Amino acid sequence: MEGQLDNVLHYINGQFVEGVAGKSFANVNPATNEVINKVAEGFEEDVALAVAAAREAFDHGPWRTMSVKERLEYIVRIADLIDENAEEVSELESLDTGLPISQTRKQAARAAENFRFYAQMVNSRLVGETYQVENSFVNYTVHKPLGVAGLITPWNAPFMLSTWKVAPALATGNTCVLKPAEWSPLTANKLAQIIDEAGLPKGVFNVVHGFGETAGAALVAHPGVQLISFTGETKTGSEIMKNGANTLKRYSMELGGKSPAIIFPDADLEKALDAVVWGIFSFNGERCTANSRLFVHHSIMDWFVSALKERVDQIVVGDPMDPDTEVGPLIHRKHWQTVMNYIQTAREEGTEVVSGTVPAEFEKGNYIAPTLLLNCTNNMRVAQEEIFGPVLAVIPFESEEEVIRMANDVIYGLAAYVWTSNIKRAHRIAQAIDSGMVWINSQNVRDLRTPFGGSKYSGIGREGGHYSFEFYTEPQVIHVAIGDHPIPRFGTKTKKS
Ligand SMILES: NC(=O)c1ccc[n+]([C@@H]2O[C@H](COP(=O)([O-])OP(=O)(O)OC[C@H]3O[C@@H](n4cnc5c(N)ncnc54)[C@H](O)[C@@H]3O)[C@@H](O)[C@H]2O)c1
Ligand SMILES: O=C/C=C/C=C(\O)C(=O)O
Repeated sequence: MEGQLDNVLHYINGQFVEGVAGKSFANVNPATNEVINKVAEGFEEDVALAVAAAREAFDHGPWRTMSVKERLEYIVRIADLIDENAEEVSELESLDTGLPISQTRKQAARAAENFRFYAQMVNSRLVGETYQVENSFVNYTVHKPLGVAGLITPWNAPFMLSTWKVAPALATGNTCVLKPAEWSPLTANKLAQIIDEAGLPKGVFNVVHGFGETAGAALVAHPGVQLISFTGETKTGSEIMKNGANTLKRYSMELGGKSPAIIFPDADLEKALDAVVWGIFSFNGERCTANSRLFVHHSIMDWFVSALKERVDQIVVGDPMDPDTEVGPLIHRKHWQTVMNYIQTAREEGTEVVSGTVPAEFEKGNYIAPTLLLNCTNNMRVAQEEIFGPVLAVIPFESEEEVIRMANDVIYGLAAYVWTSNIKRAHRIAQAIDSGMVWINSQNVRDLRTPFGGSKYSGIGREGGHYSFEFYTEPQVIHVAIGDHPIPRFGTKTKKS
């Protein structure tokens, strides 16, 4: 990580630069709450410079006009460089976010794959349509990049999630300005270094660090930005849509979740247990698609709860840099406090709180032991609101009808997980649940060709596969007259006097 812990600068027009105001903010290690380094703090002026650079690169640079082959070679070079730097990326991510290194290693590999995937997709799937209209016309469509993409990303899996946006935005010929989350700037800085090394034309990719209310809001309000791809909290998404209304932006919104896992007695219970434990406690519980509500059929509740208690007790909580660690510290003291408050709320709401342990040596960090909230009801706050920590609300159910009703009785609709060996029931329930994604007899396993995203308050639009192309490109239809079609003749009549 040599050199990576120097102060972090913006990356604008191919240069690493201080902010115009010369201000910076402290970046803190969640495992110790010690300062790692300082980060340039961006404001409207910095965003204006980054957007101007991206605009110039889009309007006059070679990015849009070079051959697709050449552009995609740059994209693949980024993927190769991520792979070459994968260990450093993972270490930076774990240091910055508290995510266990065994998990950030997988995310770094996925990030490289995202660039490769979109390079392939542009070649094979960014296709137009052609319509023959009688013998008079051929109509065809082309997909053009929109211009400057504003990309605003969260801290919970920052590197991988930012590449879900950067890769398709660039591969389709847009230029972009990335505003990473203020609590996790290190890997966005590393991505800028990688893209710099890949030799992309200056201004094609820019990063402005800073806070949401200032740097993020300036990007949203900027008239030179055509689209905002946002991943983060639902209330931030709504604020962004309000603030961007005057400059009529296109939005992709990947927002919060409170996803149910539903376990029937006929399921492979050992597998379901593995999936549920992983689904809530991986990423330290800070996963948008976490199964944070667990619905267990009453007939297997005793077995399931005692198995969960055993697991929670054995989960290895510790140093994110240790490959054996399964749960690390939460991102920030403020977020730690929010999650702690929810655990207190759970007690006040009458649930039984059962927690694992955090070794005493880690008390300076933002650690929270894996926690079960037993005997919840679906109407409790802890079952309705996104906690975004290692906290699982366990709710009993009696019938299929009841569990579908409860699963849907929430503002979110991101993911759901159904566990049963009854194939008809599995599909029936999957289709009855209002969510963007459902997994049957599986944890969250992704294939990038499929649409990722949520319904209800979990989002608008989808990322992944050709869905990303629909967002990052503008279809243009070109009507070509090929025959001798009639044209109405105006102005050829004799006027009545
Ligand atoms: N659906 C998904 O794909 C998905 C994926 C990951 C995370 N999430 C959600 O993200 C949340 C956690 O991330 P977070 O706490 O970083 O979210 P957040 O909404 O606090 O911040 C996300 C980003 O938005 C910026 N921001 C904040 N206010 C802004 C404003 N007014 N204008 C412009 N930008 C602004 C922040 O600086 C940050 O870069 C959770 O709710 C989680 O469910 C969703
Ligand atoms: O927090 C959001 C993370 C979304 C992605 C996944 O859960 C995944 O694809 O593994």
